[in-house]
Amino acid sequence: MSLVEVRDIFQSYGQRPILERVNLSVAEGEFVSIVGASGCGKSTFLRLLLDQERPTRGEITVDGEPLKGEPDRTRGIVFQRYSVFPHLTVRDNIVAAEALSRPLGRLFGGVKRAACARAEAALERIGLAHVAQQYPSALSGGMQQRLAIAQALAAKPRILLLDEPFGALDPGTREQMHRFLLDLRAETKMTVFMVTHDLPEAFKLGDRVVVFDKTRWDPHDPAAYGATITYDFDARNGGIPYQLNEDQDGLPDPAPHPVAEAG
Ligand SMILES: Nc1ncnc2c1ncn2[C@@H]1O[C@H](COP(=O)(O)OP(=O)(O)OP(=O)(O)O)[C@@H](O)[C@H]1O
Repeated sequence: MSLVEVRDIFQSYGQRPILERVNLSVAEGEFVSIVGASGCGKSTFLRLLLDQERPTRGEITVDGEPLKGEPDRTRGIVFQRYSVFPHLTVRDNIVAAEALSRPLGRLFGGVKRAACARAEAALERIGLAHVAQQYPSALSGGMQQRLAIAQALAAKPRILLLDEPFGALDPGTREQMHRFLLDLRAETKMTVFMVTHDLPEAFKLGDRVVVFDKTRWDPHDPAAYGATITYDFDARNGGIPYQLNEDQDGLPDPAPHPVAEAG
């Protein structure tokens, strides 16, 4: 059974359609990369999954239950622009994220000491151990983004939403963060949705790569139609469109789509 079901979602702002007829079924533990042209509605889709916005039409369910329109600790998010607590040290930012994921929002005694040790280990893994006692304002933008990612992961959300999380990082740091994310994901089995403009990254990290695009286009009014999911690639199987993997006809699989080859 799938964990997240997106059924016939439409989203418009005023008269302007952004998304139309979006359907997606995601199993627990899957990593879904989301790609598509700038402005096609990828971040909008994440906001709908986060329940920050209600769709104009359609329904999203998690574990068969419709989203409730209120904050839910099972879903964490990292935006392209980092967001950390400026008044807490780097280490306490991570400890606080774990605390906030608990029912009381606080940690005590041995539990807190264990959380501090986990935070130290996480900082070591992402190369921020040497700034553990500093405040975020003393860090570069890339370092703050690394902290924001570590913070979201510390809460061990059941569903992690990432909106271009690695966009601002240099290639070496990006590689390091990829490993950190994949390791943690293997440990926690969390389900991930990640928006990226980087196709190799989408195929490297994702189990699936879904493409948002418009299927209808009015040259006189480019904003007339919304985008939908036009491709669903199995990134673990050479980038073959997902639905084609289920064919039982014994024929060789068709050649991968050029988008997959670029990855
Ligand atoms: N709250 C809002 N009110 C009105 N229009 C909005 C709102 N949020 C997004 N939009 C518009 O919806 C469209 C899709 O925006 P969105 O940020 O989802 O695209 P995107 O695919 O994530 O783009 P990018 O890749 O550039 O980040 C854009 O034209 C944007 O201006």
